[in-house]
Amino acid sequence: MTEKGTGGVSTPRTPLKSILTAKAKGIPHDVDGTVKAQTLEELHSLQRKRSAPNTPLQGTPTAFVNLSEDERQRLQLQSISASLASGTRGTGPKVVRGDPGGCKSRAVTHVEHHHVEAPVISVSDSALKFTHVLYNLSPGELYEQALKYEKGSFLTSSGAIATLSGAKTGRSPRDKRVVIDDITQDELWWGKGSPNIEMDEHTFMVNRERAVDYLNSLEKVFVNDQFLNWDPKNRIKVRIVSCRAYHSLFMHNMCIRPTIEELENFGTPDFTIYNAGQFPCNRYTHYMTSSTSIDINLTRKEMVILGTQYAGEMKKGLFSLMHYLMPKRQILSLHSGCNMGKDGDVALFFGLSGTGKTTLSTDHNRFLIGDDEHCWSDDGVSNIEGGCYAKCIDLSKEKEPDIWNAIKFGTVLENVVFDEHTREVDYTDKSVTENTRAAYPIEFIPNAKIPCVGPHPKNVILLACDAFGVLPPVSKLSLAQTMYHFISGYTALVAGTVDDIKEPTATFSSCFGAAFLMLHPTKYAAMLAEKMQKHGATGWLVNTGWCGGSYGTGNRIKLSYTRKIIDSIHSGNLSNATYEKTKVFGLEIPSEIEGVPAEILRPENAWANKEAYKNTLLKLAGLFKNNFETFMEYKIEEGNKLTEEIRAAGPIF
Ligand SMILES: Nc1ncnc2c1ncn2[C@@H]1O[C@H](COP(=O)(O)OP(=O)(O)OP(=O)(O)O)[C@@H](O)[C@H]1O
Ligand SMILES: O=C([O-])CC(=O)C(=O)O
Ligand SMILES: [Ca+2]
Ligand SMILES: [Mn+2]
Repeated sequence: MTEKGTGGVSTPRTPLKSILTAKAKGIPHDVDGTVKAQTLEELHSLQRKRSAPNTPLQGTPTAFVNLSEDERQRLQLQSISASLASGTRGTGPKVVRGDPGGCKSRAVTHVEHHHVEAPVISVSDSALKFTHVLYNLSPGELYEQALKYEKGSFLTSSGAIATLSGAKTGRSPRDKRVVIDDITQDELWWGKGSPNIEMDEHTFMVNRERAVDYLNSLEKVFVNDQFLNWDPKNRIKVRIVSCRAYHSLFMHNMCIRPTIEELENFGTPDFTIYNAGQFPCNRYTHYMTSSTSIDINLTRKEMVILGTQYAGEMKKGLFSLMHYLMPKRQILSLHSGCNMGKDGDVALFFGLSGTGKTTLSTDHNRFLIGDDEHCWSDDGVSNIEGGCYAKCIDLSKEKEPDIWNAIKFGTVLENVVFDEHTREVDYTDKSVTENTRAAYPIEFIPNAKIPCVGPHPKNVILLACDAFGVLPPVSKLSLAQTMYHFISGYTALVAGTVDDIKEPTATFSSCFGAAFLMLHPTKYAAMLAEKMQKHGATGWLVNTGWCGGSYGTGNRIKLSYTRKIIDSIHSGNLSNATYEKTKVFGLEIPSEIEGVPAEILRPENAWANKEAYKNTLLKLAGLFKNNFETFMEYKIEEGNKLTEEIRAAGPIF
């Protein structure tokens, strides 16, 4: 008998011989060098080494040392069952570890949760089944789950896994609801301009029950226990319960990954997400205006997702949570990228979606602290996340080499198109969406700064992608101007990230992230002003959008020019340049920057039609003015001096 060897050459079949050296550890051999396994099944079981225990504890960390592995498993399952407890029945499902279709599950345990003494009226079928829990799986295990069970999951040529997020390929801010109760009523920002659309506690529970029942009806759910915030003093423990390996891997990459020891001592999470995104909300439910609902309950410390599988909802839901928790501790939460030079100079990059936070903070010559969400405390800056979420549309190896190289085994590629045979991704293809994305752990960027913390920022760079093409590529800001532009949060919304937006249009979003704010924007602005003043940070406005004309006529500023501009900010050269003040916006423009054509620095020089330039400039100034009206009645600080200065720092015409 023969079998096919490589290259199609038939080779004689030989007995299963060990090719391992005697030094190979942990694999049992017998004396003559063949593996000990008696059956192929046993051999395959040897292939996978049993991992060190990784079970979270409910109780005190001191107790676990004396626990047996079985006891740990029991406590872990109890904690997960409690998370999944139904609100009406008061009990959690029967949970068991492992894949129902995979290897034999260990320790079949029936766990009941006893915190509510609800009378058992009847037993439904769901009470008779087990829910299998896939707990903190590794990327390899999650790949297998996705490839085996999730339609639309494929290996690409770089090793990244491609997946589809379903009908939604961006966030759905209109479907976000926040529970209003005695506490949040007074604390949060509600009403005009606020992203927080209210929902009552009862309706939240209706949606929570819908999500929990859906999750419990499944054969298996994924549970991730992870952290937010690299500042050890202000670390938040989060649990994410989801139904797709895609969601579990996405959060594995995006949140901070616990070590085995940290996981053993995890205890009770500070916040839990129930992601039942495959299942719609019930439109007969009060407050529902579509089949999608993203509900945050700060008092219960829970978030429910129904009717959208876009993973960014989880990331940004947690960011909203941090925008609530951190300011309570006098820590400023920021929608910004952050990096650090070799001399320890830190820069923040604020900007709305698509303005360049990820692209510009990922800089081969600097240490990456994070690309999207940070905290600024009295100790300095810290990244909230453990990963990056880069836009992939038109990604090129030459222009963004570090992001390109981060797209490898472990990375989740959302909604990209690839060649069905070669599995090469075509980053120019927008067939599924413009908002194609890659989610990867921050260590995939070679010069990431781990732990992701740094000293107080030296430069605060406000990014705007100006579709009108009238803002200068760079200008130096006074503190009042920085605050004015921070509160305004101007950009041209780039297609795709938020549903239904197809072309760039001017938009204002305070603090460059109004969609994620929990408190009034002036609260964050006041903290930023105080911190910038205290630590002597300089503000800059960088237009990463159009020049030489508006969208349609002009062109987007070359990324290589923007990088030169940013380099000159970091090096300190730009602080020493000579400046000229522009009309209307009163922005200080440098006369020259090494490597950047001088004519693009002054927008009016770059426009062929001067009349059109002037009209467009006034039009944009008018939009700024209108937008700022809303903030006129708010004070930024006690005494009001800065408030007055900020008002005066806007366009004058
Ligand atoms: N001059 C430029 N400066 C910065 N980015 C540019 C420029 N020209 C083109 N781009 C492109 O614009 C996009 C900027 O997206 P990026 O991922 O950095 O946005 P972001 O601010 O991180 O948004 P989000 O908060 O949604 O993650 C990238 O696709 C980048 O290639
Ligand atoms: O949330 C998303 O989908 C992407 C993102 O970072 C943002 O919009 O700021
Ligand atoms: Ca980003
Ligand atoms: Mn973002």
